[in-house]
Amino acid sequence: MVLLEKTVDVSRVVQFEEWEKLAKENIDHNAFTYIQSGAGREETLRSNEEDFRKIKLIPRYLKDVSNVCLKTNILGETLPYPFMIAPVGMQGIAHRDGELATARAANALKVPFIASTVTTYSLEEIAAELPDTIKWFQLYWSGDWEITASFLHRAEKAGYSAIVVTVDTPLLGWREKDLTNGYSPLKVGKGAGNYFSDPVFLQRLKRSPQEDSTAAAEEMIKLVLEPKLTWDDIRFIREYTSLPIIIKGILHPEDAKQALNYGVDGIVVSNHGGRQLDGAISSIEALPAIVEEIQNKIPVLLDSGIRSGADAVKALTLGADAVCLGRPFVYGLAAAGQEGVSQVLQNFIQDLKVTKSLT
Ligand SMILES: Cc1cc2nc3c(=O)[nH]c(=O)nc-3n(C[C@H](O)[C@H](O)[C@H](O)COP(=O)(O)O)c2cc1C
Ligand SMILES: O=C(O)C(=O)c1ccccc1
Repeated sequence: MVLLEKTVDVSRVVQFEEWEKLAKENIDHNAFTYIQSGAGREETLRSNEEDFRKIKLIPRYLKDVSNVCLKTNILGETLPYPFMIAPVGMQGIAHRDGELATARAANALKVPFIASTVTTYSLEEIAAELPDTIKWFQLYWSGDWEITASFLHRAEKAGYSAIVVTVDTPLLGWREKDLTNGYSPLKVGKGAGNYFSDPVFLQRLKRSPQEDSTAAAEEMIKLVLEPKLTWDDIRFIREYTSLPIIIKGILHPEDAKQALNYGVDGIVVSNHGGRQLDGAISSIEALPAIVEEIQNKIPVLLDSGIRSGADAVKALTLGADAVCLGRPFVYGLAAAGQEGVSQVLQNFIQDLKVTKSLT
Protein backbone atom coordinates (compact mmCIF):
# COMPACT_ATOMS: atom_id res chain seq x y z
CA MET A 1 0.00 0.00 0.00
CA VAL A 2 1.26 3.47 -0.81
CA LEU A 3 0.67 6.01 1.90
CA LEU A 4 -0.13 9.38 0.43
CA GLU A 5 1.15 12.20 2.59
CA LYS A 6 -1.08 15.20 2.73
CA THR A 7 0.58 17.81 0.52
CA VAL A 8 -0.11 21.44 1.17
CA ASP A 9 0.51 24.16 -1.40
CA VAL A 10 2.54 26.66 0.57
CA SER A 11 3.56 29.00 -2.22
CA ARG A 12 1.26 31.69 -0.85
CA VAL A 13 1.70 31.09 2.82
CA VAL A 14 3.27 34.20 4.30
CA GLN A 15 2.23 34.92 7.87
CA PHE A 16 3.85 33.27 10.87
CA GLU A 17 0.40 32.49 12.30
CA GLU A 18 -0.59 30.73 9.08
CA TRP A 19 2.51 28.51 9.19
CA GLU A 20 1.78 27.76 12.82
CA LYS A 21 -1.78 26.77 11.95
CA LEU A 22 -0.69 24.51 9.10
CA ALA A 23 1.92 22.87 11.35
CA LYS A 24 -0.72 22.24 13.99
CA GLU A 25 -3.06 20.64 11.46
CA ASN A 26 -0.32 18.50 9.98
CA ILE A 27 1.47 16.87 12.90
CA ASP A 28 0.82 15.00 16.11
CA HIS A 29 -0.70 17.18 18.85
CA ASN A 30 1.98 16.50 21.47
CA ALA A 31 4.78 17.11 19.00
CA PHE A 32 3.24 20.42 17.94
CA THR A 33 2.80 21.46 21.57
CA TYR A 34 6.42 20.55 22.29
CA ILE A 35 7.60 22.87 19.52
CA GLN A 36 5.24 25.73 20.24
CA SER A 37 5.27 25.92 24.01
CA GLY A 38 7.59 27.58 26.48
CA ALA A 39 8.68 27.06 30.06
CA GLY A 40 6.56 27.86 33.11
CA ARG A 41 3.82 30.43 32.58
CA GLU A 42 5.31 31.25 29.16
CA GLU A 43 6.01 34.85 30.18
CA THR A 44 9.37 34.89 28.42
CA LEU A 45 7.90 33.19 25.36
CA ARG A 46 5.39 36.06 25.12
CA SER A 47 7.95 38.81 25.92
CA ASN A 48 10.14 37.61 23.08
CA GLU A 49 7.52 38.71 20.56
CA GLU A 50 5.97 41.59 22.54
CA ASP A 51 9.28 43.35 23.16
CA PHE A 52 9.94 43.55 19.44
CA ARG A 53 6.63 45.40 19.08
CA LYS A 54 7.70 47.98 21.66
CA ILE A 55 10.62 49.04 19.47
CA LYS A 56 9.73 51.44 16.67
CA LEU A 57 11.68 52.12 13.52
CA ILE A 58 12.21 55.71 12.38
CA PRO A 59 13.02 55.59 8.68
CA ARG A 60 15.35 57.89 6.76
CA TYR A 61 14.55 58.52 3.08
CA LEU A 62 16.08 59.67 -0.21
CA LYS A 63 19.08 57.38 0.10
CA ASP A 64 19.03 55.33 -3.16
CA VAL A 65 17.75 51.93 -2.10
CA SER A 66 17.72 50.46 -5.60
CA ASN A 67 20.41 48.00 -4.51
CA VAL A 68 20.34 47.20 -0.80
CA CYS A 69 22.97 44.80 0.44
CA LEU A 70 21.88 42.07 2.83
CA LYS A 71 25.29 40.43 3.21
CA THR A 72 27.05 40.09 6.52
CA ASN A 73 30.44 38.80 7.64
CA ILE A 74 30.86 36.39 10.50
CA LEU A 75 34.11 34.73 11.55
CA GLY A 76 35.72 35.57 8.25
CA GLU A 77 32.91 34.12 6.14
CA THR A 78 30.38 36.03 4.08
CA LEU A 79 26.71 35.22 4.60
CA PRO A 80 24.36 36.26 1.77
CA TYR A 81 21.72 37.24 4.34
CA PRO A 82 21.90 37.92 8.07
CA PHE A 83 19.85 34.78 8.77
CA MET A 84 20.87 31.43 10.13
CA ILE A 85 18.97 28.24 10.97
CA ALA A 86 18.97 27.97 14.79
CA PRO A 87 19.93 24.64 16.28
CA VAL A 88 16.67 22.77 16.73
CA GLY A 89 16.87 19.18 17.86
CA MET A 90 14.54 16.29 17.09
CA GLN A 91 13.22 17.70 13.80
CA GLY A 92 11.90 14.23 13.03
CA ILE A 93 8.88 15.11 15.18
CA ALA A 94 7.95 17.78 12.62
CA HIS A 95 8.62 15.82 9.44
CA ARG A 96 9.84 12.37 8.44
CA ASP A 97 12.91 13.86 6.71
CA GLY A 98 13.63 16.09 9.72
CA GLU A 99 16.95 17.95 9.57
CA LEU A 100 17.68 16.57 6.09
CA ALA A 101 14.74 18.48 4.61
CA THR A 102 15.71 21.65 6.48
CA ALA A 103 19.32 21.30 5.39
CA ARG A 104 18.34 20.88 1.72
CA ALA A 105 16.26 24.06 1.85
CA ALA A 106 18.99 26.02 3.68
CA ASN A 107 21.70 24.75 1.35
CA ALA A 108 19.81 25.81 -1.79
CA LEU A 109 19.50 29.38 -0.45
CA LYS A 110 22.99 29.38 1.10
CA VAL A 111 21.56 30.05 4.55
CA PRO A 112 23.92 28.72 7.25
CA PHE A 113 22.70 25.74 9.25
CA ILE A 114 23.43 25.05 12.92
CA ALA A 115 22.99 21.34 13.66
CA SER A 116 21.91 20.43 17.19
CA THR A 117 23.46 17.63 19.23
CA VAL A 118 20.06 15.96 19.58
CA THR A 119 19.11 15.66 15.92
CA THR A 120 17.00 12.87 14.47
CA TYR A 121 19.64 12.27 11.78
CA SER A 122 23.39 12.10 12.43
CA LEU A 123 25.68 15.09 12.02
CA GLU A 124 27.38 13.34 9.09
CA GLU A 125 24.08 12.70 7.28
CA ILE A 126 23.13 16.35 7.79
CA ALA A 127 26.53 17.65 6.67
CA ALA A 128 26.16 15.69 3.43
CA GLU A 129 23.12 17.87 2.59
CA LEU A 130 25.06 21.10 3.20
CA PRO A 131 27.85 21.22 0.62
CA ASP A 132 27.20 24.83 -0.41
CA THR A 133 26.59 26.63 2.85
CA ILE A 134 28.18 27.29 6.20
CA LYS A 135 27.49 24.64 8.82
CA TRP A 136 28.09 24.89 12.56
CA PHE A 137 27.63 22.20 15.19
CA GLN A 138 25.77 22.96 18.43
CA LEU A 139 27.17 21.03 21.34
CA TYR A 140 25.25 19.79 24.32
CA TRP A 141 28.32 19.29 26.27
CA SER A 142 27.82 15.96 27.89
CA GLY A 143 29.39 15.38 31.31
CA ASP A 144 31.04 12.41 29.63
CA TRP A 145 34.25 13.93 28.28
CA GLU A 146 34.97 11.07 25.92
CA ILE A 147 31.62 11.39 24.19
CA THR A 148 32.01 15.16 24.02
CA ALA A 149 35.46 14.75 22.50
CA SER A 150 34.06 12.24 20.02
CA PHE A 151 31.31 14.67 18.92
CA LEU A 152 33.86 17.48 18.51
CA HIS A 153 36.08 15.23 16.44
CA ARG A 154 33.19 14.01 14.28
CA ALA A 155 31.92 17.55 13.70
CA GLU A 156 35.33 18.79 12.61
CA LYS A 157 35.79 15.80 10.31
CA ALA A 158 32.34 16.29 8.74
CA GLY A 159 33.16 19.89 7.80
CA TYR A 160 31.42 21.95 10.48
CA SER A 161 33.30 25.22 10.85
CA ALA A 162 32.34 26.34 14.37
CA ILE A 163 31.13 24.84 17.65
CA VAL A 164 28.10 26.46 19.28
CA VAL A 165 28.03 25.67 22.98
CA THR A 166 24.55 26.11 24.47
CA VAL A 167 24.86 27.22 28.09
CA ASP A 168 21.25 27.95 29.05
CA THR A 169 20.35 24.28 29.36
CA PRO A 170 22.23 22.78 32.33
CA LEU A 171 18.90 21.02 32.78
CA LEU A 172 15.64 21.10 30.88
CA GLY A 173 13.22 23.96 31.62
CA TRP A 174 9.95 23.40 33.50
CA ARG A 175 7.71 22.86 30.48
CA GLU A 176 4.25 22.52 31.89
CA LYS A 177 2.42 21.49 28.73
CA ASP A 178 4.89 18.72 27.94
CA LEU A 179 4.70 17.52 31.54
CA THR A 180 0.91 17.38 31.26
CA ASN A 181 1.18 15.51 27.95
CA GLY A 182 3.86 13.21 29.32
CA TYR A 183 5.73 13.91 26.11
CA SER A 184 9.48 13.73 25.54
CA PRO A 185 10.84 13.30 21.99
CA LEU A 186 14.12 12.00 23.41
CA LYS A 187 12.35 9.10 25.10
CA VAL A 188 10.99 7.94 21.78
CA GLY A 189 14.43 8.13 20.18
CA LYS A 190 13.79 11.20 17.99
CA GLY A 191 16.96 12.96 19.15
CA ALA A 192 19.30 9.98 18.94
CA GLY A 193 20.90 10.47 15.49
CA ASN A 194 24.27 11.43 16.94
CA TYR A 195 24.33 9.25 20.05
CA PHE A 196 23.23 6.04 18.37
CA SER A 197 25.92 6.46 15.73
CA ASP A 198 28.70 7.31 18.15
CA PRO A 199 31.34 4.63 18.72
CA VAL A 200 32.13 5.84 22.26
CA PHE A 201 28.46 5.92 23.29
CA LEU A 202 27.77 2.51 21.76
CA GLN A 203 30.63 1.04 23.81
CA ARG A 204 28.92 2.23 26.98
CA LEU A 205 25.75 0.25 26.27
CA LYS A 206 25.08 -3.29 27.47
CA ARG A 207 22.65 -3.86 24.60
CA SER A 208 22.73 -2.07 21.24
CA PRO A 209 19.96 0.36 20.23
CA GLN A 210 18.76 -2.28 17.72
CA GLU A 211 18.32 -4.78 20.55
CA ASP A 212 16.81 -2.38 23.08
CA SER A 213 16.09 1.13 21.83
CA THR A 214 14.26 2.16 25.02
CA ALA A 215 17.23 1.34 27.26
CA ALA A 216 19.60 3.04 24.80
CA ALA A 217 17.44 6.17 24.80
CA GLU A 218 17.44 6.17 28.61
CA GLU A 219 21.23 5.95 28.70
CA MET A 220 21.43 8.81 26.26
CA ILE A 221 19.04 11.02 28.27
CA LYS A 222 21.33 10.64 31.31
CA LEU A 223 24.19 12.04 29.24
CA VAL A 224 22.74 14.86 27.14
CA LEU A 225 22.69 17.64 29.73
CA GLU A 226 25.27 18.28 32.44
CA PRO A 227 24.47 20.61 35.35
CA LYS A 228 28.02 20.58 36.78
CA LEU A 229 29.64 22.60 34.01
CA THR A 230 31.35 25.94 34.66
CA TRP A 231 33.20 28.53 32.59
CA ASP A 232 36.50 26.78 33.24
CA ASP A 233 35.25 23.76 31.31
CA ILE A 234 35.35 25.85 28.13
CA ARG A 235 39.08 25.11 28.22
CA PHE A 236 38.30 21.46 27.57
CA ILE A 237 36.53 22.33 24.36
CA ARG A 238 39.45 24.56 23.34
CA GLU A 239 41.79 21.63 23.89
CA TYR A 240 39.74 19.23 21.83
CA THR A 241 38.91 21.38 18.84
CA SER A 242 40.64 24.02 16.79
CA LEU A 243 37.27 25.35 15.57
CA PRO A 244 35.91 28.72 16.72
CA ILE A 245 33.68 28.50 19.81
CA ILE A 246 30.39 30.38 20.06
CA ILE A 247 28.47 30.53 23.32
CA LYS A 248 24.68 30.39 22.89
CA GLY A 249 22.31 31.57 25.61
CA ILE A 250 23.91 34.79 26.87
CA LEU A 251 21.49 37.28 28.48
CA HIS A 252 23.61 39.10 31.10
CA PRO A 253 26.31 41.64 30.16
CA GLU A 254 28.58 40.12 32.82
CA ASP A 255 28.34 36.77 31.02
CA ALA A 256 29.20 38.54 27.77
CA LYS A 257 32.29 39.84 29.59
CA GLN A 258 33.09 36.31 30.76
CA ALA A 259 32.82 35.10 27.18
CA LEU A 260 35.46 37.68 26.23
CA ASN A 261 37.62 36.70 29.22
CA TYR A 262 37.51 33.08 28.17
CA GLY A 263 38.49 33.97 24.63
CA VAL A 264 35.41 32.65 22.86
CA ASP A 265 34.86 33.63 19.24
CA GLY A 266 31.21 34.69 19.29
CA ILE A 267 27.98 34.70 21.29
CA VAL A 268 24.29 34.16 20.67
CA VAL A 269 21.98 36.33 22.74
CA SER A 270 19.13 33.92 23.38
CA ASN A 271 16.68 32.68 25.96
CA HIS A 272 16.16 29.46 24.02
CA GLY A 273 12.85 30.68 22.64
CA GLY A 274 11.36 30.99 26.14
CA ARG A 275 11.79 27.26 26.68
CA GLN A 276 14.25 27.39 29.57
CA LEU A 277 14.06 30.07 32.29
CA ASP A 278 10.56 31.51 32.42
CA GLY A 279 10.64 35.13 33.57
CA ALA A 280 13.95 35.69 31.79
CA ILE A 281 14.47 38.92 29.91
CA SER A 282 13.65 38.85 26.20
CA SER A 283 16.63 38.58 23.86
CA ILE A 284 15.87 41.89 22.17
CA GLU A 285 15.70 43.71 25.52
CA ALA A 286 18.97 42.09 26.61
CA LEU A 287 20.81 42.90 23.38
CA PRO A 288 21.90 46.58 23.77
CA ALA A 289 23.78 46.14 27.06
CA ILE A 290 25.51 43.06 25.68
CA VAL A 291 26.51 44.81 22.47
CA GLU A 292 27.90 47.62 24.63
CA GLU A 293 29.99 45.12 26.59
CA ILE A 294 31.28 43.28 23.52
CA GLN A 295 32.41 46.48 21.72
CA ASN A 296 32.59 44.70 18.33
CA LYS A 297 35.35 42.40 19.55
CA ILE A 298 33.46 39.24 18.53
CA PRO A 299 30.23 38.62 16.56
CA VAL A 300 26.94 38.88 18.40
CA LEU A 301 24.02 36.83 17.08
CA LEU A 302 20.47 36.84 18.41
CA ASP A 303 17.50 34.52 18.43
CA SER A 304 14.16 34.16 20.24
CA GLY A 305 11.13 35.90 18.82
CA ILE A 306 12.24 36.74 15.26
CA ARG A 307 9.02 36.52 13.22
CA SER A 308 9.50 39.08 10.45
CA GLY A 309 11.92 41.19 8.46
CA ALA A 310 11.16 44.12 10.75
CA ASP A 311 12.18 42.05 13.80
CA ALA A 312 15.45 41.22 12.07
CA VAL A 313 16.07 44.88 11.19
CA LYS A 314 15.46 45.87 14.82
CA ALA A 315 17.97 43.31 16.08
CA LEU A 316 20.54 44.28 13.43
CA THR A 317 20.08 47.98 14.16
CA LEU A 318 20.62 47.36 17.86
CA GLY A 319 23.92 45.68 17.09
CA ALA A 320 23.39 42.02 16.20
CA ASP A 321 25.49 40.74 13.30
CA ALA A 322 22.87 38.15 12.31
CA VAL A 323 19.74 36.50 13.67
CA CYS A 324 18.81 32.84 13.99
CA LEU A 325 15.39 31.52 13.05
CA GLY A 326 13.74 28.91 15.23
CA ARG A 327 10.02 28.13 15.26
CA PRO A 328 9.24 29.83 11.93
CA PHE A 329 11.27 27.30 9.94
CA VAL A 330 10.13 24.40 12.14
CA TYR A 331 6.52 25.25 11.29
CA GLY A 332 7.47 25.39 7.61
CA LEU A 333 9.03 21.95 7.98
CA ALA A 334 5.94 20.56 9.71
CA ALA A 335 3.63 22.13 7.11
CA ALA A 336 5.43 21.02 3.96
CA GLY A 337 8.92 19.59 4.55
CA GLN A 338 11.75 21.04 2.47
CA GLU A 339 9.29 23.13 0.44
CA GLY A 340 7.91 24.66 3.59
CA VAL A 341 11.32 25.58 5.02
CA SER A 342 12.34 27.00 1.67
CA GLN A 343 9.22 29.15 1.47
CA VAL A 344 9.68 30.44 5.03
CA LEU A 345 13.29 31.40 4.30
CA GLN A 346 12.41 33.09 1.01
CA ASN A 347 9.68 35.07 2.74
CA PHE A 348 12.17 36.25 5.38
CA ILE A 349 14.70 37.26 2.73
CA GLN A 350 12.14 39.23 0.67
CA ASP A 351 10.60 40.83 3.75
CA LEU A 352 14.06 41.88 4.96
CA LYS A 353 14.88 43.36 1.56
CA VAL A 354 11.70 45.44 1.58
CA THR A 355 12.08 46.47 5.22
CA LYS A 356 15.73 47.47 4.83
CA SER A 357 14.91 49.45 1.72
CA LEU A 358 12.14 51.30 3.54
CA THR A 359 14.25 52.19 6.54
C1 LIG B 1 11.58 22.22 19.10
C2 LIG B 1 12.80 23.00 19.49
C3 LIG B 1 13.99 22.32 19.77
C4 LIG B 1 15.13 23.03 20.12
N1 LIG B 1 16.31 22.35 20.31
C5 LIG B 1 17.44 23.03 20.59
C6 LIG B 1 18.67 22.35 20.69
O1 LIG B 1 18.76 21.15 20.52
N2 LIG B 1 19.76 23.07 21.00
C7 LIG B 1 19.73 24.44 21.19
O2 LIG B 1 20.74 25.07 21.48
N3 LIG B 1 18.56 25.11 21.08
C8 LIG B 1 17.43 24.44 20.77
N4 LIG B 1 16.26 25.13 20.60
C9 LIG B 1 16.27 26.61 20.73
C10 LIG B 1 16.57 27.31 19.39
O3 LIG B 1 17.91 27.13 18.99
C11 LIG B 1 16.32 28.82 19.46
O4 LIG B 1 17.08 29.35 20.53
C12 LIG B 1 14.85 29.19 19.65
O5 LIG B 1 14.02 28.34 18.90
C13 LIG B 1 14.64 30.63 19.24
O6 LIG B 1 13.35 31.07 19.55
P1 LIG B 1 12.13 31.14 18.50
O7 LIG B 1 11.84 29.74 18.11
O8 LIG B 1 11.02 31.72 19.30
O9 LIG B 1 12.56 32.01 17.37
C14 LIG B 1 15.10 24.44 20.24
C15 LIG B 1 13.91 25.12 19.95
C16 LIG B 1 12.76 24.43 19.58
C17 LIG B 1 11.50 25.20 19.25
O1 LIG C 1 13.75 21.23 23.41
C1 LIG C 1 14.71 21.97 23.54
O2 LIG C 1 14.56 23.20 23.51
C2 LIG C 1 16.04 21.45 23.77
O3 LIG C 1 16.94 22.21 23.54
C3 LIG C 1 16.37 20.11 24.28
C4 LIG C 1 17.64 19.83 24.69
C5 LIG C 1 18.00 18.60 25.17
C6 LIG C 1 17.06 17.62 25.27
C7 LIG C 1 15.78 17.87 24.84
C8 LIG C 1 15.43 19.09 24.35
